[in-house]
Amino acid sequence: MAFKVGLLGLGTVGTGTAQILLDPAGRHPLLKELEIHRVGVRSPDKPRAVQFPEGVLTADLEAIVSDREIEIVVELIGGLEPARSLILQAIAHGKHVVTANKAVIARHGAEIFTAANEKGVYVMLEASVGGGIPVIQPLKQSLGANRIQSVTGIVNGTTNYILTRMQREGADFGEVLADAQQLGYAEADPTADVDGLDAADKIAILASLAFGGRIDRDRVYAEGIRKVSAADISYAEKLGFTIKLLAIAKRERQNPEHSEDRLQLRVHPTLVPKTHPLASIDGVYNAIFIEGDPIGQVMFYGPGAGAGPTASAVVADLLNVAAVLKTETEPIPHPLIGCSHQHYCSIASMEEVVTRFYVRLLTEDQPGVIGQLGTCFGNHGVSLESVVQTGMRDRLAEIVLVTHDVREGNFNSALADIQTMSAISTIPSLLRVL
Ligand SMILES: NC(=O)C1=CN([C@@H]2O[C@H](COP(=O)(O)OP(=O)(O)OC[C@H]3O[C@@H](n4cnc5c(N)ncnc54)[C@H](OP(=O)(O)O)[C@@H]3O)[C@@H](O)[C@H]2O)C=CC1
Ligand SMILES: N[C@@H](CC=O)C(=O)O
Ligand code: NA
Repeated sequence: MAFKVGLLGLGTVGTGTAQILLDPAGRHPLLKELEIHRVGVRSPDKPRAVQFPEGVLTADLEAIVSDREIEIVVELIGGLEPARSLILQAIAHGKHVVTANKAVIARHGAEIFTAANEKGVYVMLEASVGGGIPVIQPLKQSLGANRIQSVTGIVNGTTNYILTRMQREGADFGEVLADAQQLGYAEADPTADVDGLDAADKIAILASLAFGGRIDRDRVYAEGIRKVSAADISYAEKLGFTIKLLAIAKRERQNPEHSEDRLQLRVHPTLVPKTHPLASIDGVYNAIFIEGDPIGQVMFYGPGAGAGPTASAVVADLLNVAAVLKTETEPIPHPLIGCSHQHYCSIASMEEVVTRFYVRLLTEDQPGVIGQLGTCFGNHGVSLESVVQTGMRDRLAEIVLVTHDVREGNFNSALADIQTMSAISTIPSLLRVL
């Protein structure tokens, strides 16, 4: 007996998913038991790369999520609404759900998983983070024996593609973004990619799995790549770093005043030492670097976006659900497949984060400026790792400095004082260093 699947969305990922399901030869045998029953789109008359029998394609998505014959609904339309409502309706009708939609899971995961657990259905989301890279199931299953300390990822293919091309070719930001959209990596509205919001959704999901609690998405700090300049890419290179948009979730060491560990959750462009495994992840590739006890360090690497890779993860989830449907008689959430966290993780403020900083300043070219900078940083407990006057720009001296680890709050106080110094013209760049 085949498991009937309702597909919502036949765009980049939906088309890739349909292509795999319609061509099961040589893949897992269970694939032959998955049948696309109906496909929901916005414009049924649009030309499509895959063809279906008459009546399969429809613009009535509510009819799909309530179709009695459908057991699994695959949500690949993206965005918050109507995706959220359709997922909840599918669950209410007793359907299992597979989704690639990190935005809806990061923001409405609590509501969705509560409904799914009450109804005894699964909501699977492997494609939502790292595209084709298996990382959700490994966090749920293969790494379950570990106490996770940190998850650090390059989880947005579009921005990694843009930064890589800017670095290799000195290419212009806008031109490379247009290519990323053409290639199907960027979201329909690329703001979410470029401003770090997509990566923030993804790290919220990973943190929830890694640290076993719900995450308030609004507490994830997000800073995108719009301000990363060719000058900074070049200086970083000379200092032995590559600039990457990192998404970081880190357990802070237990503070005796707090009963539970707190999490740092942040997304920002970061200078990554070239010796770090994440520094060599280029183009649309993603990687998720996880530190845990007792495993130590492990990195998951692969294509983070695009039709085929993302569909590979969607179909893996479909196989997981089909396997459970074949073997389970009771609708009990499988402890290694379902998600049943109840409490919210405690999240540290950015002021408390301890990190290194890279700063580029334009100053008057006069004696004593570097000394004044050193004194001002020193007054706030900020120790400098390196200070270089790189040359002149617009008749001003350009100074690049890197700090040692410092509490972000202290660094900000030092910077506020520095901005009042008469010799300082502007601070064009301020980036964190891994
Ligand atoms: N693209 C990628 O590389 C990756 C995407 N994802 C996620 O996968 C999901 C799908 O992305 P992607 O395939 O790129 O998106 P696309 O924009 O390519 O496709 C969206 C599909 O959904 C349909 N659709 C959109 N809104 C509605 C609506 N209101 N009613 C009915 N149908 C609708 C569209 O119909 P029509 O065809 O008629 O316009 C289209 O078929 C998103 O959540 C995205 O974040 C995750 C990882 C990678
Ligand atoms: N727009 C996203 C697609 C996958 O989630 C990205 O660029 O990574
Ligand atoms: Na994945």
